Amino acid sequence: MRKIIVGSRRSKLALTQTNWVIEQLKKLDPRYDFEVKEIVTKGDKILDVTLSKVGGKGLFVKEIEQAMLNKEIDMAVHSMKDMPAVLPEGLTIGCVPFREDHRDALISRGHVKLKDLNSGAIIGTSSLRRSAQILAARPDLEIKWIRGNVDTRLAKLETEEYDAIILAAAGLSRLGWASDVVTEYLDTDVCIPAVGQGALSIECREDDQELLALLEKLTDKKTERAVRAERAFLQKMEGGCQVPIAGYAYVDENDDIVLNVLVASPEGQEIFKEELRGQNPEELGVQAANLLIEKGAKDLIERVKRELEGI
Ligand SMILES: NCc1[nH]cc(CCC(=O)O)c1CC(=O)O
Repeated sequence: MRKIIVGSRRSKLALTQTNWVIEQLKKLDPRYDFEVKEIVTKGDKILDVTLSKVGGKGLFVKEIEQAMLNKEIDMAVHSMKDMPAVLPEGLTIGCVPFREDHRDALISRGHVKLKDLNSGAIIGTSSLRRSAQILAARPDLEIKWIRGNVDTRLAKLETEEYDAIILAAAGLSRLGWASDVVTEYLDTDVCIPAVGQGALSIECREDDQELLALLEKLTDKKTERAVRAERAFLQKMEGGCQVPIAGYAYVDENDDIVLNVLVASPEGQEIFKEELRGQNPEELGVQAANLLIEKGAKDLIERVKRELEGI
């Protein structure tokens, strides 16, 4: 019987996700044994700056990927939205399970909804994507950066001067906290989620055929197609974390992929937004990016980059 070593970040959410995947895999094929190996990533250590300033999403997965390439671990469960658009040589996404809630959620003091928050209310988020879209809907609100794991952020809403915070509904659901804390789920007309939000990505070595065959059984085909379209869009846009970028796709009843994408200026005054449908995920993602680029999104990205570099 093979023992599969699963690398995981140490956060409550990461361990919950990892253990959930292990339980599902055990049910699908009881022949395997699993061991969780905790890994502290750079993203977990740097808690005092905006992620986009220190190198972005790769920070949560790099050390884990290195351990996989070194064969210290065999697989890892990531939040799909923490995965860079391009994977290192030798690794692959072996499985995309059924997606949890894709939406962002508002958690406010006194359960006040977005439209009812007082002018000047302070919203905690460290995501440019969330802040741009919230400011587009409510330019009279204030954004204050907040960092830390889901549990840390919820605690800060109690102890610091935030009136509300925004978190991914999926993380809260997985932790079993959503029904207790969520004030309002934000639909895509208000806030398009991050590419991959709510989905998991199980990464493994490309040549591990045995593990790939096991992971295949936990794959949700519709989620996988949707996420492939979102990630093709992300890769083509190449905006990195510096510019607010959002993308969410689902497969409809006709088996078409419906992809919603957005690129915005950091303060939310300029918004490029499109909805496209198609059959081929990669083509649809690239088509969505090209459409936004045509409409002027690339100029916006270049301008934001220059401003950040101080040119
Ligand atoms: N940025 C951190 C992060 N990465 C994944 C999730 C959980 C939700 C998901 O799986 O998309 C979160 C927390 C959050 O954004 O609230």
